[in-house]
Amino acid sequence: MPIKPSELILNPDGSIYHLNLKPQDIGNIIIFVGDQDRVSQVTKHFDSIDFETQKREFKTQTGLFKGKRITVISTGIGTDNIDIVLNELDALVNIDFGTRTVKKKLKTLDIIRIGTTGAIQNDIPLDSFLISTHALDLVGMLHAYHIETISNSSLEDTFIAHTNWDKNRARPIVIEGSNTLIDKFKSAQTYQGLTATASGFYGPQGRTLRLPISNRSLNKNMESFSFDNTRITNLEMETSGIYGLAKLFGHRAISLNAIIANRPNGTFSSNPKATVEKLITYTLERI
Ligand SMILES: O=P(O)(O)O[C@H]1O[C@H](CO)[C@@H](O)[C@H]1O
Ligand SMILES: O=c1cc[nH]c(=O)[nH]1
Repeated sequence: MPIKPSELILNPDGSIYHLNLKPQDIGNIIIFVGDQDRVSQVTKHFDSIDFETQKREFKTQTGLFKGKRITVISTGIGTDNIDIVLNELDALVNIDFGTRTVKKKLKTLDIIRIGTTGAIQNDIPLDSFLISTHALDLVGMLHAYHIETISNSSLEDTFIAHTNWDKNRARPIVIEGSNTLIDKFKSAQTYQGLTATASGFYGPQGRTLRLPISNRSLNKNMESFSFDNTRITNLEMETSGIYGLAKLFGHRAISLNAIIANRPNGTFSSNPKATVEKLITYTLERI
């Protein structure tokens, strides 16, 4: 049965609804950045750029870097955007837009996030790099899908008990990144750990400007949590969506993060852009 026009939405030029992309516009290696200005910060290192487009916060450039065709896409902020980007990217490679049916031979993409994040451990310094071995979803978007095969219930149950997790909030989900990609990108320069993905930047990450938050001990309890020698290292807003949907679709994903805030120390990088620039170079050198 063809997928209905209300579900697989194509623009008049045949591109997919939000990303404005056609199947030929993307490579097999996809770099995600949050900020649309970060797209050209990555592609300025490319040997050539053969395609670019933008719709809303989703800016895309595709080009050649050392003989590899790589696509860089800005995802904007949050896992709700990741739901759009991952579903549309997968459709671009695994659904035939002519017949509106799923292809027999499925393609696997390599998805690499280059993002910014706040450390929740006081020994992880500002301007360092961190690879997420796992993501801890505190958002809930992934509950729309069948997550049973990708979640880690014993780790999740231990986290729920340790943090006295509010039953009115979505059940946390822990998802692994791609070990192949983690082995490729890790080095003595990178910290590793469990990345908590929050549903917002302020209250959901324990920040208080004027509004009091409902659980003031959550960050402290996350800081002291450990399971099988794995600790929660940092907070950001996309990695769990990427790890969860990539695993469900059969793609490989890794999240590399520049530490621009240290929450227990109360500090923020004096030059986040320079740190992101270094992380971009680090990533491209290993791609
Ligand atoms: O710098 P990016 O990749 O956007 O990542 C982080 O920065 C944003 C918040 O300032 C959130 O998207 C968070 O995940
Ligand atoms: O503290 C931080 C820093 C960057 N991005 C986040 O989501 N949180």
